[in-house]
Amino acid sequence: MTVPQSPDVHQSVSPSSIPITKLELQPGAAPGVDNIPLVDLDLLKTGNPEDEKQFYDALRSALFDYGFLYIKGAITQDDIEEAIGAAKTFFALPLATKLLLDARDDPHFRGYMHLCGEVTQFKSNLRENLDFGFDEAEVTDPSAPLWQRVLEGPNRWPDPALLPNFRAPIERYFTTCHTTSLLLFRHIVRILGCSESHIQRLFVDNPPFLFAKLAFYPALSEEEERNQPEGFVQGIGPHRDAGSWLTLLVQDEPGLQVQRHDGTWLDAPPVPGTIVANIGLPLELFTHGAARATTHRVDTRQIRRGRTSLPYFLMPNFSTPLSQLPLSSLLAAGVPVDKRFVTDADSSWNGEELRDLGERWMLNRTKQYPEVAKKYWPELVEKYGVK
Ligand SMILES: O=C(O)CCC(=O)C(=O)O
Ligand SMILES: [Fe+2]
Repeated sequence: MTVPQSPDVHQSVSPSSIPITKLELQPGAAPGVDNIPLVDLDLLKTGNPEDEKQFYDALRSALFDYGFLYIKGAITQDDIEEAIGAAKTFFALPLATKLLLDARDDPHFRGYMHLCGEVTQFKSNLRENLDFGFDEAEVTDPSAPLWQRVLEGPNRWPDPALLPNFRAPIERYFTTCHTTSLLLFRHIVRILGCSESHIQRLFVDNPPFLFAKLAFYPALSEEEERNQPEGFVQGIGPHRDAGSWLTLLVQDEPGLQVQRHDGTWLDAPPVPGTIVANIGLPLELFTHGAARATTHRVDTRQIRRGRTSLPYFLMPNFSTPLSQLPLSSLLAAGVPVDKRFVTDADSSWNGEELRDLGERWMLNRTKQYPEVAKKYWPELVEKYGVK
């Protein structure tokens, strides 16, 4: 475990004077699972100031204490099941059919990544992925920013003759996530005491960068389970989301775990009719460490039948110039900017990264899909020293 270097606001405080914060339910926060706050969008529709207060208390606690939340009022359980059901039909296809969309044949890190083809913290993840961005033309102009040439491109959709009820529900789900994440961000900006123009600049003036995926985590066989009676089996290893400001997902089985700030792990199982959301590193940096990019992982030992999750990552356009919010305005808004915590994820960000998030995302993708990077972007593999 390591205590990450925190942004410059912490430098005047000696590490020993900073307590490790425990996850505890804050007064006023609505109870979610095991105290992870539940943020209920319907509370904003009643016109009752008490309800509005409850909404903002829960969101504050989610931002500053947990880095995780459940969102209610954004999607129905029927729509969750429809999207997860569609994803399951893809993962149930024969391997040879899935490999028609092989991400290893796609220079832009899109398409199907086979089981264990993705790496987190130098170890393979026991999951399969189908990765998407906005459907875009490939950028071949050598004068375009490298991130654009590396990351933009067309999506890879399964043949509609094979899966006629796939693309529509998946696109509908991603649209719900996009709308919900922007809505949530609007409320976060209010809590941070900064103006609505931030939303405009971050997510409207330039089209946001989209990253989304369908993920499938197989269960262990009985024999594998006998060999792994305890410990952690890496569905996805401990990490903090590197590119996204907010990550939203729905899931159909337990397995997701959230690292408490004392280093222990808390389960974040599915709750019907809710989306799970978490804060990513750019938002943490943007807020001088106040909003927490909490470490999380998936433990395959909790999975019984095969777990599907549909993560959606909200990112601003990488050409938007960014810097941290003024510390004075955060302090004036009562934002707590003086915390440290324990993480099993490797993270050595210091705030400078906000200036070039495209670079960070290329680094992340190179580490996650080394097979793709080695084939198409050897210069990145060399630059980042990826094995
Ligand atoms: O599948 C999950 O629940 C977690 C996925 C995740 O953390 C990620 O893809 O960044
Ligand atoms: Fe994640």
